[in-house]
Amino acid sequence: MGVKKKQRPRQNLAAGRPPTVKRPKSITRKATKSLIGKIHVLEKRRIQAVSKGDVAEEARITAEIEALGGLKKYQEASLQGQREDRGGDSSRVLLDWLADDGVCPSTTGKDGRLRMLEVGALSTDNACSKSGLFDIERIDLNSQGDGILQQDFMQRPLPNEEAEKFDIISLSLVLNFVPEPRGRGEMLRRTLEFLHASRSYSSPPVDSLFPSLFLVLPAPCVTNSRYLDEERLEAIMSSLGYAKVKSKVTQRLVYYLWKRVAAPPVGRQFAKKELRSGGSRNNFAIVLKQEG
Ligand SMILES: C[S@@+](CC[C@H](N)C(=O)[O-])C[C@H]1O[C@@H](n2cnc3c(N)ncnc32)[C@H](O)[C@@H]1O
Repeated sequence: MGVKKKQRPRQNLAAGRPPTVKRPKSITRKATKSLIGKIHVLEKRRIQAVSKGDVAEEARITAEIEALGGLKKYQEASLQGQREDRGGDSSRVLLDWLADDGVCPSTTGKDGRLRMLEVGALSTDNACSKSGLFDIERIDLNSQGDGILQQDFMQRPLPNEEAEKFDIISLSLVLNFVPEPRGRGEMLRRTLEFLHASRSYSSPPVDSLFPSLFLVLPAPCVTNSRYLDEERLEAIMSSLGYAKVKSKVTQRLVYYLWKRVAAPPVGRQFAKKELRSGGSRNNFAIVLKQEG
């Protein structure tokens, strides 16, 4: 009769790691979402306090935001969201669209690299940065390092000449950061100041997609808002002279590529108007007022 070996209790792999090897600190998906949500709500209340001239309330809310870690913590949470296991970097969707239509570094030919303005840039090594298709200027309210200029898009000096304009602007998860509906409309309108109006490109696939705006929003901003749906967003964009050339909806995000096609007709306005009712809907809205 063989001698039975005494079975050791099973241990998981982590238990076998040397004690000095620590997993990198990571915020859970739930905590990330909750932190981003809390900061959005507080930012909105802060802007309301500013518009009412309520200095004490503004200071109280600013302190509350700071206690949560402020913009820096918000950006860390957003970077976590860009991890492969959390849905990945949104600019990969843009690159997939371009590849599908035959736009790659070898096809841009005489047009050379396309100029991109990335607003709300958290890193210099996202898919767009590595693609070889773009010369990128990156800006953010709070720069995370070299290669990202600390600048508010709404205060960015206007281009003096055509050469300073861009072929594409990326607004990925930035518009939803703007706390007020009117501010969002102003941000969309302002993109026109920085994009080429009517550049023609030698490569047909490039010509059919550029100049353009890459816009990414949390899906519920469009799929479950009381004040915004796909049709309304298209109407707003079309009033600015944009046509939808690509779109994709996932459970988490909506992605769009809007090509600049025409000079905007003058004077179209979009107020905050209820389009869908229901207690479970959110209040995301975009308001477009007359210029000036
Ligand atoms: C949720 S992060 C998105 C980052 C990244 N684009 C992405 O898709 O994951 C939003 C970023 O937009 C920046 N941002 C918001 N409004 C801005 C503005 N007016 N000008 C420049 N950056 C802005 C914020 O500072 C923040 O870093």
